[in-house]
Amino acid sequence: MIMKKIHNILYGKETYEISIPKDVSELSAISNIQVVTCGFNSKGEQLRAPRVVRVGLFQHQHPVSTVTPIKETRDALFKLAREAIELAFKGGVNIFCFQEAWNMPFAFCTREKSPWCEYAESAEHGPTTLFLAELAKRYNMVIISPILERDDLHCETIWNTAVVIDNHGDYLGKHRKNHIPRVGDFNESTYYLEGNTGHPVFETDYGKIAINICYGRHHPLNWLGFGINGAEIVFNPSATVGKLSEPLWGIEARNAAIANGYFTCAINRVGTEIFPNEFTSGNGKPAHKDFGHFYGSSYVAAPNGSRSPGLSRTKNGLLIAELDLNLCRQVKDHWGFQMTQRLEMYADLLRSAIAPEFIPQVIRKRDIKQNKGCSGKTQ
Ligand SMILES: NC(=O)NCCC(=O)O
Repeated sequence: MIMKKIHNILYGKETYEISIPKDVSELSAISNIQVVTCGFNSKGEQLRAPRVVRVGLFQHQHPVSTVTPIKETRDALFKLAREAIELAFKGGVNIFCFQEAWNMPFAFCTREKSPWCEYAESAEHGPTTLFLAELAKRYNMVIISPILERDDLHCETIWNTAVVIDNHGDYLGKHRKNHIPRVGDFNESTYYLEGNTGHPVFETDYGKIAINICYGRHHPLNWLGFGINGAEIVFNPSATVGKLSEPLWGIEARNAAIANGYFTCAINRVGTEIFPNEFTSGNGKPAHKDFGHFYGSSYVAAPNGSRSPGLSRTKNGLLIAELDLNLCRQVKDHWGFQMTQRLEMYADLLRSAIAPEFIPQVIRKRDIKQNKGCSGKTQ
C-alpha cells in the first residue's frame, strides 16, 4: 500500500504491462534488444470510442566502430533497424521512432567535416528514407527517422532533421531541429543552423504527431508550439550524455506532457562512441576522443503526468507503449491548462521583449520613492 502511494507520487497514476505475443520475447533475445511494455489508463467516454495506438521507441548503440566505412556502417545500422522494426511489428506497434541521427555516429563533437558530412542525405529520397518506406508499408507502421539531412534543392546545406514516413510507405514530411546546442562537446552549430520548419504536426492514421529534436526539450515554448498546432504525441529523439543532462532527463519531457496535454516519447542513444582524433570544446577539459556515455533511459510520459518505466542505461531497447489518445482531451478538460493559458498576455510580453527598446518590467523601491512621498501621494 505504502509502495503504491510512493509510486503514485514519483511516477503518477499506475500503468500496466501490455500483453505481446510470445515470439516477441524470443526475437528480443535473438536480436539482443530489450523489450519493455507499458500501457496508460484512460476513462471510457460515452460518445467517443477509445483511440488506442501503440508507439515503439527504439534506442541503440552505434553497432560498429566510428571509423567503419560509411556503406558498411549503413548496412550494419539497416540490419539493426530491420530487426527492431520487425520486433515492433510483432508487438503491435503503429508508430515507431528512432533516436536522433540514428543512422550515423554522433560525430558532432569533433567539429571535423570529413567524413561525417558525407552521412547527410535527402529527407525525401535518400537511402534511409527509401529503406524505411518499404518497411513502413510492409508493416503498416508510421516511422519517424531522425537523420542528418542534405537539402539538394537549397545549395546542398545540411540540417538535423526528422523524416516522417506514413504507414502506406509515403514520405509525409519533415521537421528540422529548432534549437542547436552550444554546450559541452555538443558542437553541432559547426554543421547546421537552427531549423526553419516551425512546429509542424503530422496527421497520421494513428493520431497527430510531432517531433521535438533533442536540445529542443529544454525550451518550453518549443513544446508549446507543437501543442498549439494540435499534437497528441510528441517524440523527442535525442543524443545526450550522463554528465551533462541525466538529472534533467526524467523531468523535461514529462513536464511537457503535463503542460501541453499530449503524450511525450523521449528516446536517447546508448553507449560510448570513440572518434579517431582528439578534440577539445573550449571548456578547459583535456583533449579527448569521446562524448562520454549516452545513457539511453528512453521513456513515455502521459498528459496526466504518469510515466512508463525507462529502458536500460546501457542496452539496446524497444519500449512499446499503449496510449489512448482520448486521454489528451480528458486531461485538458480536467485541469483546464489550455483554457487558462493566457496566450495573448504572453504574446504581448514576447513581442515587447524582442524589441530593441525593451525595458524589463521590474518594480524597484527606489523608483517608488522617486515618484511618491512617504504619504504614498504622487509628487
Ligand atoms: N543532441 C543534442 O542536442 N544534445 C544536446 C545535449 C542535451 O540537450 O542534453
